[in-house]
Amino acid sequence: MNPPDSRQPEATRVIVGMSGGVDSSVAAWLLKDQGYQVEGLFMKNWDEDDGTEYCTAMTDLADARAVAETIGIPLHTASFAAEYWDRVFEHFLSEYSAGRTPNPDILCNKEVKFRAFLDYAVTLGADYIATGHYTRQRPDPENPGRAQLLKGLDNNKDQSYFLHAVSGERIARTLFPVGELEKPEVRRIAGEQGFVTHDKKDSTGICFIGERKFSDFLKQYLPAQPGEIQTPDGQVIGRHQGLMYHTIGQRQGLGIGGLSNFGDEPWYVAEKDLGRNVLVAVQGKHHPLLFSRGLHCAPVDWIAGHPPARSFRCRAKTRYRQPDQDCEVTVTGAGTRVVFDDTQRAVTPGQSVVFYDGEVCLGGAVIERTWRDNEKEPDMPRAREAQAS
Ligand SMILES: Nc1ncnc2c1ncn2[C@@H]1O[C@H](COP(=O)(O)OP(=O)(O)OP(=O)(O)O)[C@@H](O)[C@H]1O
Repeated sequence: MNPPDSRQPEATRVIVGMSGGVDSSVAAWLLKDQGYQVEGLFMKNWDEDDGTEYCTAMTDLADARAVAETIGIPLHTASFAAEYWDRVFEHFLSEYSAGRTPNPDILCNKEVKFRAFLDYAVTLGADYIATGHYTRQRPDPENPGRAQLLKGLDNNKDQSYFLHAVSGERIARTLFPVGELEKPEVRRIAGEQGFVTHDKKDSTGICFIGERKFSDFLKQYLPAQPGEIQTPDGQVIGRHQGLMYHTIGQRQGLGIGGLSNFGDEPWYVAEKDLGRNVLVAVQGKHHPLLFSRGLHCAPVDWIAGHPPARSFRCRAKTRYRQPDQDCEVTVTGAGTRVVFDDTQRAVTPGQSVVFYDGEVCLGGAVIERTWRDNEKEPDMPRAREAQAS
C-alpha cells in the first residue's frame, strides 16, 4: 500500500489505533513492514471501574503493549472518555428512551475514532491514522481532498456499514491495511509474527463498553417501564419489562408461548407503541406487518459531501451483514426517502440505512420511520435541507 499522496512510506508518519485485538496488530505490522514510520495509540474511553470493563481494558492494553513491543514501535495511550460520554453515550441513551434501537458503534466511529482520535493523532505528528477495519479507501476523483470508502475485500468481514458516517475528508487521512486481506490471512500473519493476539476472539458488544449483559447495563441508566404485549387487534397476550429491551423483528425474549387460540408459531416484535407503552407482536417470521416498502431517514452523511443526484437508484442495507438491496433514493428539501424494489423485513427506526454503488459506500443515515405496502407513505414532518457532512 503506497500512501495516497506523493510521499514515500519512509517519510510518512502513521498512528495506528491499537485495540489489543488481532486486526489492529496486523494493521500496525503491515505498515511497519511496508516502511512507514509507525506508532500505536491505545485509547480507553469508558471510565467506570466496575470490575468487568476495567479488567478487559487492562488486558487489551497489555496485549497492545506486547504487540507493539514485538513489532518494535512505541505505543501511546489516551482517554477520550469525556468525548465518548458527551457525543456518543448520551445520544445512545436518549435514543433508547425514545423507543428506538440505536447503533452506537456508528456514532463512535464518527465522533471518537475518526474525530477525537484523529485530531489527537495529528497533534502527535501523524500524516495518517490507520485502523484494523475491514474497509478500503481511494482518492475521490470528483471531490479533491476527499476519499471514497470501499467495502473490505473480505465480504464476510466488510465493516463499511459502521464507517458510513465518517466524512470523505477524514477517510482520506486514514489507511486501512487489513481491508485488502481476508480474515484467515490476518490471523495467519499474526500467528507467524508471534503476536499474543493471534487467537484472540473478535470483539463483540458495544464499542468501549464491552460484553456486559446488555439489559442489566441499560437498567443502570434508564428506568424500566413494564407494559403489555398485544396482538395488532389489541388482544393482550403477555407483558414486557420495558420497550427498550426489544427491537423490531426480534423473536427471543418475548416470553409468550402456549397461548390457547393462537397455535404454535413463534411471535415476533412488529411495533413499539411508545404512547401506550405497548409492544405489538405478530405470529410467524414472515408476517406482512414485519415488512416495509420504504423508509424516511434523518439527514444523510454523504461521504462525498453531497448525494450523487437528487434522485437515483442504488443498493442499500438496513442492517450490518444484510445483502445489499435495490432501491430508489430521493433527496428532497424535507428529507430523504428510500423505496425498496422488494419489501424489507424488520427495518428498525434508530438503526441506519447505508447506501452503496457497487463496492463504494456512498453514506447513510438513521432510519426515522417506515411504511408497509398497504400503507400510505407518511408525511415528512419537518422541512429541512439534507445535510452535507
Ligand atoms: N481501544 C482502542 N484503542 C485504539 N484503537 C482502537 C480501540 N478499539 C478499536 N480501535 C480501532 O478500531 C478498529 C476496529 O475496532 P473494532 O472494535 O471493530 O475491533 P475489531 O474489528 O475486532 O479489530 P481488532 O481486532 O483490532 O480489535 C480496530 O482495529 C482499531 O484500529
